[in-house]
Amino acid sequence: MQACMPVITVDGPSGSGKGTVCRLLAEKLNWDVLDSGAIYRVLALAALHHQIAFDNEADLVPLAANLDVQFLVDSNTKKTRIILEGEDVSNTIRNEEVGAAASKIAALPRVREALLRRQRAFRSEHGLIADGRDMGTVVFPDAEIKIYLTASAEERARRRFLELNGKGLDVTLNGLLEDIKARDDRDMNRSVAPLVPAEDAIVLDTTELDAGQVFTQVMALLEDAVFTGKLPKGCVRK
Ligand SMILES: Nc1ncnc2c1ncn2[C@@H]1O[C@H](COP(=O)(O)OP(=O)(O)O)[C@@H](O)[C@H]1O
Ligand SMILES: Nc1ccn([C@H]2C[C@H](O)[C@@H](COP(=O)(O)OP(=O)(O)O)O2)c(=O)n1
Repeated sequence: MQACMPVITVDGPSGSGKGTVCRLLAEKLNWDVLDSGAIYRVLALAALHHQIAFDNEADLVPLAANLDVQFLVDSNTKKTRIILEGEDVSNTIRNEEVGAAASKIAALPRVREALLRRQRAFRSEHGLIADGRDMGTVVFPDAEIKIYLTASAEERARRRFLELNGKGLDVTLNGLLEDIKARDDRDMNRSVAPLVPAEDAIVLDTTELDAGQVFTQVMALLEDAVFTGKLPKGCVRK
């Protein structure tokens, strides 16, 4: 019997709720997750460590190709620790400064190319939920299910504000809104793999939905896909 290696892609702008829904799906289905944004963030941090400018494509390409990073999943908690060059960077990569740097580096075509194989290697027979910007358009164009999450920039900034403020970080709503708009602009208007829904993606506007409602809607889409045969029944482990 042919191995079942299904992929669900979840793309969308910052704060649309990709990471949250991917985590919930992974728990429910017991599938693996590719957090592709974390790879770009780790690369940005490595560039900072090695003092390579974010537009220095010639030096960033070999750094990307040889990036010494490990994603260690705790089998009990399912939490992932991200280790860069031996150092745990799971928290450091999450700040807005690294996010902005990741978005700059991600605009370089040869850097994206250098990271393609690493991302595709996450495909597994457990099933993969791939979170990013170009998962459905470039990395896994043959994915069984493609979802594109979006929400207004104001709502996304509000969510980030609650998250970062809750962690005690000194952020303002206006500052985060500006950051989000700048990142949207860069991610949507770059020449290679811009953030755009795949032609066959299901677009879900989450502005008025809470995380539980988004999860319920996505699960309904998956059940529908099993019903119509798009997703082989045996692929969805409960
Ligand atoms: N539908 C939602 N409604 C309100 N808050 C949400 C929703 N989805 C996610 N969040 C919260 O918004 C923040 C950003 O969500 P996250 O999943 O990290 O987005 P992304 O991965 O798209 O950047 C997190 O604090 C998360 O808990
Ligand atoms: N598949 C991807 C994933 C992320 N990127 C870039 C563009 C994003 O602004 C940065 C950071 O991505 P990340 O998904 O971690 O950001 P958010 O959690 O959505 O704020 O990396 C990308 O170009 N392609």
